[in-house]
Amino acid sequence: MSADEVPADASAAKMAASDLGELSPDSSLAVGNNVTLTLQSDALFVNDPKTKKDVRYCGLQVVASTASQSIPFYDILSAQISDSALILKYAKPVVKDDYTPSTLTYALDNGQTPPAKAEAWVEQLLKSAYGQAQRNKRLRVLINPHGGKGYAKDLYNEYAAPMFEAAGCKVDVEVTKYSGHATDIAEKMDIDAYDAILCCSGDGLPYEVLNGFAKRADAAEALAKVAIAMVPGGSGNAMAWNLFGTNSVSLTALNIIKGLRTPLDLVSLTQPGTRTLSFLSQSYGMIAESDLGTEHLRWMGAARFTFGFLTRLLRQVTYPCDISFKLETDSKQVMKERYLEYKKQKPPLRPIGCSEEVIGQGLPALKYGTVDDAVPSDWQTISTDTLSNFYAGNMAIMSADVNFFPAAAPNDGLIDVVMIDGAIGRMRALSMMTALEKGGFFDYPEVEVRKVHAYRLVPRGGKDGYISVDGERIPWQPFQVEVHPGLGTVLSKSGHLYEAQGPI
Ligand SMILES: Nc1ncnc2c1ncn2[C@@H]1O[C@H](COP(=O)(O)OP(=O)(O)OP(=O)(O)O)[C@@H](O)[C@H]1O
Repeated sequence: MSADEVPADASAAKMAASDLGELSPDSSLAVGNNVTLTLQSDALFVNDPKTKKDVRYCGLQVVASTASQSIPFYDILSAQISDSALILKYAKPVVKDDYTPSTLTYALDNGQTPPAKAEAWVEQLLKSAYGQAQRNKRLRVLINPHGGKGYAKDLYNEYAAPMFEAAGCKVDVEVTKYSGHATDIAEKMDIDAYDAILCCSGDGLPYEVLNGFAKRADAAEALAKVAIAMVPGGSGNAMAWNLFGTNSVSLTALNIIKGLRTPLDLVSLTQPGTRTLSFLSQSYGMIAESDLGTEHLRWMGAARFTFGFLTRLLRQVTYPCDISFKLETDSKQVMKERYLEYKKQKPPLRPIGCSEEVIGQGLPALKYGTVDDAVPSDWQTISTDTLSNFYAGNMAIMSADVNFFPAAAPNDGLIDVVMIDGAIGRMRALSMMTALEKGGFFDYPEVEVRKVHAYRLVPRGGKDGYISVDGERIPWQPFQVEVHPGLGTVLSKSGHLYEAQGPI
């Protein structure tokens, strides 16, 4: 559908009628065919009187327009003047959460509109369209050919690539050739050549990219300079849900184009002889097993996780372990209050490039040592034989509709830990599952929540089992985790919050 065929937007037309008189002359630009483009408070209004026509509707005289339209600034991708023409590109909504780039071209009459005025107007439009977001981002795109049942590449080419092109982004695309390829690419990439690395995949590729950066001598610089973002192309896509609130490829592309450089807490996880970075979660118990122990049920799609979870729930499987914490708080009330405070303050965005002090810096030193050291004396230790779930989260949403850690914030410098005892009974556990989707999970008294700076988990009993880090399996060995506030950089919609309902 072309712009000329866009049906009249009654509310936009009404807004235009009342707003036009109040606007400063500079906010309007007259272009060819008597069209006027006006910068309103949150949208560009295209007024095209030529195509207005009077029609009768149920006996009433009404004005219909086929071209006048209001385009939210957020949807404007680019604007430029070339050969006495103004070319506007914007993301046009197609169906719910799906967008496609569309172009409007207008002649500019130099006599009527001096070129300097037109240039100034374009700059004003772009300022409104981008705000604090970086324009013309340079993007390194990695596509997992197996992601999303093998459709990730097609999804990217059809729904994301045209948006980046319309927004004037510089894009280099590579399809990963083997497991671990994204780690190798991130380890060697030129971090001055790109503003962001996009993973068209599930959560596995961002995890690999992080750990590729972690291997570099200038790890901290790479993590500050190159933002990581996801184009949803896997089955879980938690990163996209948390930072953009969507699983739509085209809307994610728009959110990346308009994305704000946001500092993200990362954690270091040590096991004997290794140190890895994690951005999403660590789990032990029923959730880890339901995710990793059901690979043979992949044919079931997303239902395999629920199936795995329910069968273990019915068998009342428990997971003995010792857990030690460097605790910040275990009060849900305090968490709610702190979340509201955090929400009010908007901390600074990460600068383009990076700040002086991280240049050439490697990973930060571990404050609490590794899993091989003695547990620090000010940590609390719990020994349990009846645990059903241990889940530590850095982001709020773990998969669509599952806001497991509502109090989590991107840069609060803390890890959210949820523990559920297996002694609570099947019915109660089932009702909690429902509350996870419908809300109220956080407030269940049986849901123990802690905010911690660091923790250690030592599995007991059993020769082998599942521990999941960002959805990937790690060896069945004790592990220790500590948070590094704001070590990573991501692109997000809000600049400081996850796209999740807080713990209210
Ligand atoms: N070319 C490849 N061949 C084999 N494995 C790959 C390749 N590219 C990436 N991988 C692996 O695929 C794994 C899963 O990646 P992804 O990020 O898509 O997560 P996912 O959520 O598991 O997605 P999905 O469930 O749709 O596969 C990663 O661990 C990565 O190492």
